[in-house]
Amino acid sequence: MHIPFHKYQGTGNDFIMLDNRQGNLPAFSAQQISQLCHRRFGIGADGLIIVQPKAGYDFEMIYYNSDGSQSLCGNGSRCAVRFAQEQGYIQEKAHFLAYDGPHEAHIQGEIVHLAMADVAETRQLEADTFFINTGSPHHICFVNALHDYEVVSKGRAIRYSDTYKMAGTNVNFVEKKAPSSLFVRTYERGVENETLSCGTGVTAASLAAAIQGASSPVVVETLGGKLSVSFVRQPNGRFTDIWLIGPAVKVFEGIITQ
Ligand SMILES: N[C@H](CCC[C@H](N)C(=O)O)C(=O)O
Repeated sequence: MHIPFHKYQGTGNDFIMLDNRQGNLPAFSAQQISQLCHRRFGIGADGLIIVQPKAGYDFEMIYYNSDGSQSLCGNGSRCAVRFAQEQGYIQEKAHFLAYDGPHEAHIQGEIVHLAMADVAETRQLEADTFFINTGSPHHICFVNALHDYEVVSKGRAIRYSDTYKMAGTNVNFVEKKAPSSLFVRTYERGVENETLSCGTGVTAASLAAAIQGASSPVVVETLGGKLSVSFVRQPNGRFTDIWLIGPAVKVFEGIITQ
């Protein structure tokens, strides 16, 4: 095997990027994806992304979590837009297809603005607990003292609870720093660990904060860096014009040889 790859990170959520313009990439098994994403025996990443041509779009991105499962990845989408620009698929604007459908995006330097799909349904499970799907499913808990919180053990317990164990969910723990400023840590389905940031999770947390009174844009601190989420909350409660905004950076290039 001799496959060129690029490594990108978006606020510390990191991805192996492959360009399938020639249509000659092999179909990777879950085991191969897991191996490539392994932090010791592989390249090391939270996920793997294939960018390829798609009629009617600038490109299509196929996202795999490190366990080989698929979903929408907000940070991965932002990185795919930067990668597509570098590969010559786009200039500053993108119209691409992802797991949950079409997305628009535009690039300003290292910052990528990603349009997320509207969110029509939000579920408040308890006073400080929500479930919101922003292209991938998110359970959101508002907590205090998040820096010392047992994110992995508590996140794993929720993700494998009877409520979610079939399809799974991502679990976001959120601390309010100010009315429209959050600190978010995320246990990610499909990585089955805490990641340094989760784009769809940060988006879901910001919408949950909006239900509790936050206004757009919400600034979100993650362990891997800062993101912001802007949105319009319609009178009927639907969230539209949702944008996930933050850096996406190439870290290195390499060749997969096994
Ligand atoms: N683990 C998520 C997909 C990646 C989400 C995250 N990396 C993001 O930036 O949105 C899931 O299986 O639903």
